[in-house]
Amino acid sequence: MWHSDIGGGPISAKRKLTLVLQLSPSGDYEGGTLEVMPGAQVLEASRAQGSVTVFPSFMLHQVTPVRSGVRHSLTVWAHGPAFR
Ligand SMILES: O=C(O)CCC(=O)C(=O)O
Ligand SMILES: [Fe+2]
Repeated sequence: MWHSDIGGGPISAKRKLTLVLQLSPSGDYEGGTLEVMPGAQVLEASRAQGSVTVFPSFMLHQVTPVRSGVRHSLTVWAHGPAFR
């Protein structure tokens, strides 16, 4: 589901950068691709195990449904003053 990582709470509102680390080998699962929408186009993030995708936390993104297998990822949020 498309979403932004900026939340309404006092901590989640301060999210500035989102970092997603692909923990699983891409062959372990079908579907489960991270997609980011920086503008009119949709970009597919690398599925390679160990790759890191970084984008502004306000940017819309989603993970397509995992159709089979198991996908693990690690999300890290860096906080800071909002972009302006
Ligand atoms: O697992 C991913 O690739 C992204 C997860 C995500 O969007 C999030 O944790 O907010
Ligand atoms: Fe997210």
